[in-house]
Amino acid sequence: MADSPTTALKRSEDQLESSHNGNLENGTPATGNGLSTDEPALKRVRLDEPNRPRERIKGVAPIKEEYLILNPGQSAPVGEEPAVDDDAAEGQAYDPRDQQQNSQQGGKRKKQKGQNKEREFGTFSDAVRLCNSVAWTPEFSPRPCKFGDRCNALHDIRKYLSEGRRPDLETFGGKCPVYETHGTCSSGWRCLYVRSHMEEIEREDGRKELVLKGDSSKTTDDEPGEARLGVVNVVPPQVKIELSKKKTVWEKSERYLEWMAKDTELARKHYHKKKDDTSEQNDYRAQYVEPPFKPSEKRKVYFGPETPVLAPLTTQGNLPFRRLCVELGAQVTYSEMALGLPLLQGQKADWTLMRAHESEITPPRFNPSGPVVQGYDNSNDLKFGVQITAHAPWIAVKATEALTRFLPHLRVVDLNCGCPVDMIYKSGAGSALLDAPAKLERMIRGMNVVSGEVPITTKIRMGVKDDKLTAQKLIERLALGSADTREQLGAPGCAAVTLHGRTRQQRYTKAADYNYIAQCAVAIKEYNRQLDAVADTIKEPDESTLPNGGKMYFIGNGDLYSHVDYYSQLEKTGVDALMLGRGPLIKPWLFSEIEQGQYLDKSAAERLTYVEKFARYGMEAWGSDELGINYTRRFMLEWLSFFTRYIPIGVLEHLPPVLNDRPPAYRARDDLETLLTSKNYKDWIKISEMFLGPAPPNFKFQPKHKSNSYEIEAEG
Ligand SMILES: Cc1cc2nc3c(=O)[nH]c(=O)nc-3n(C[C@H](O)[C@H](O)[C@H](O)COP(=O)(O)O)c2cc1C
Repeated sequence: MADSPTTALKRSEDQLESSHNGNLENGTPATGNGLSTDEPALKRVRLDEPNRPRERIKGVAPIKEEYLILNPGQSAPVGEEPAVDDDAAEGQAYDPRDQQQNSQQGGKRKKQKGQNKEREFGTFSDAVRLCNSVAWTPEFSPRPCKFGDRCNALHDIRKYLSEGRRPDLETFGGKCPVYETHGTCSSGWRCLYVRSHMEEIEREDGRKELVLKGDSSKTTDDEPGEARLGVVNVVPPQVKIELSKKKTVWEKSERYLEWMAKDTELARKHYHKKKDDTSEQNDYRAQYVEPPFKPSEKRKVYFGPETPVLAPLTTQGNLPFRRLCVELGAQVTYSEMALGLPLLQGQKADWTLMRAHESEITPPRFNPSGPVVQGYDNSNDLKFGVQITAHAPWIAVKATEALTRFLPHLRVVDLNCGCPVDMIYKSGAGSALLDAPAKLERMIRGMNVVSGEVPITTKIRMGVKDDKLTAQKLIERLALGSADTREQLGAPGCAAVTLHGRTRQQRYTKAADYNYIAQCAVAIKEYNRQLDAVADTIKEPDESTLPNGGKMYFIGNGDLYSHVDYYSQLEKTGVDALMLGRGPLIKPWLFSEIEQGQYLDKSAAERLTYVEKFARYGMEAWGSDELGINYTRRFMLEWLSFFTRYIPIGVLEHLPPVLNDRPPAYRARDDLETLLTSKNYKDWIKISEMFLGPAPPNFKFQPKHKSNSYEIEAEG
């Protein structure tokens, strides 16, 4: 069993103490390095050698001696960082985008239930609101204002620029990063770099008109502020309005759900029938009715050693971060988890989570070393999938129909069966599905029926409780279906399963269990063999229930933090591919290390270029106006809470680095690197200001990790 960091540290202190005691027993005083000065000179020299590695202590990052900060009289490093609480980070955040929308809509919208109301981020908007009718137009050609005389927003662009907002920012040399890249800026007059893409033109009548530079044909007229360049899966407002008014027609779901309710009842009766009751009345097979329609044939997917997968990461796995990871080598990406119900209610924030960057809809790397499922077409494949969770089959099924109907670019729809967060678990969704295999099977079957050509996948944990590991049994069910109904219904149609090697109970306290993952990989090979046999022997193999022609892919997940971890776990476990979560959050170039098969000792300056990219990508995705820039800042700070956990490999005495190790107090190789190790959120704000300019006075930030919040006052 792995020690908790606190135990490990305690143990390391005990060890050091006993070495002191040893010295004292010999009647010799301890020196700063814990060695006796009375040792023979030769031995002392050898032990004093700067490069002589000290023993590695579990849970403690092995910082080279020259970087350790020792207090006067202190002979050994002491762990200073509190253990990080990754659990807190995994919870669904209270999304400030909602908060912003609420405040912009005069607080009319009700707050979503279950939001974490403890974290607040302040509201960030211009001092005076500019009316949408003039926000993207030349000064003399406004569009008609819907509100006419009743409109209380500003229509005077000059006044807005001088009094309605902060002056232009000076970062990026005062040049709008969005305009510089795309030749147009979708934030229009509200852009905080607008002076770099506006001009004053003298008209024939001598009047001077302010106009925006750029190719306005690249932004749409309907929703110029919504359309972002390079962003796909943007759902038109009309779709969300119809969903919210319950006007959407569920072409497939309703017919299927009706059938499913009857079939479930039938299967239930059959399950509860008396052992010796063989009457036809209670025989599932005799009474079975075919579903109204079968799933369409699915696009084949592929997962391999050359396709490292970026995990779905609530709050952290936003579009700018995923874009950065794709640039650095991630081959498969997932949206943040969305709840099924808000999607069905047309909630804007949840549909926004489904957007992807155009780099995510390019094919993943494909360099297979073994046989590949027949019909896989890499040129037709893409990197981006979405993840949802739901507590009832009807929600999962309808949400899948909605997603696959309204989003043109989806690799898969993944069902989250691992989310440990109380609110989700208690509702019967997330990891609660691990203990509800029959419900889970119904969900997967239904999702598969309505998803068109988009394959369905799942992500699970080893079980809910430590003493009851259920994943292997569940995987059998996902591959083959319940033994009772398998013959009639065929396989549920799950194209891939990802297993995070921990239970819900464990959360992040223990190391991921790769032995268990390996055990499941062996079992999956057997299930795949059985599926193959089904495909071979059945009169007409039913392609629609056998995604990938009968192969269910298996992806392992947990604690991977270097190419060494990656390749050794691939080999040890026999999984098809591996997924990485916190590793890329701490060092996004982990994907490059995997690709190149070597450690990359990134300098602080290089690391800062990734933060700069995040700033650029954030502005492109969310806008370069006050709102967009401060969304970007908020999500940058969330990311910095992980990014600053990185311990440069150059200061480590032993490799590979271990994700869960925490360092004793140390100073990094230069001031910038030391700043990038700060756990103080005020330093993170300073880092954000290097790219996003000064944070507005009412900007607040509260990290999700309690351990990272020292020095935090109640509200920013
Ligand atoms: C901040 C954070 C957010 C997460 N959000 C999700 C999520 O939305 N969906 C999901 O299936 N898992 C989520 N997870 C779990 C990860 O996908 C992954 O399974 C877990 O972190 C273990 O992998 P790792 O050790 O590489 O981090 C989250 C984890 C973290 C740390």
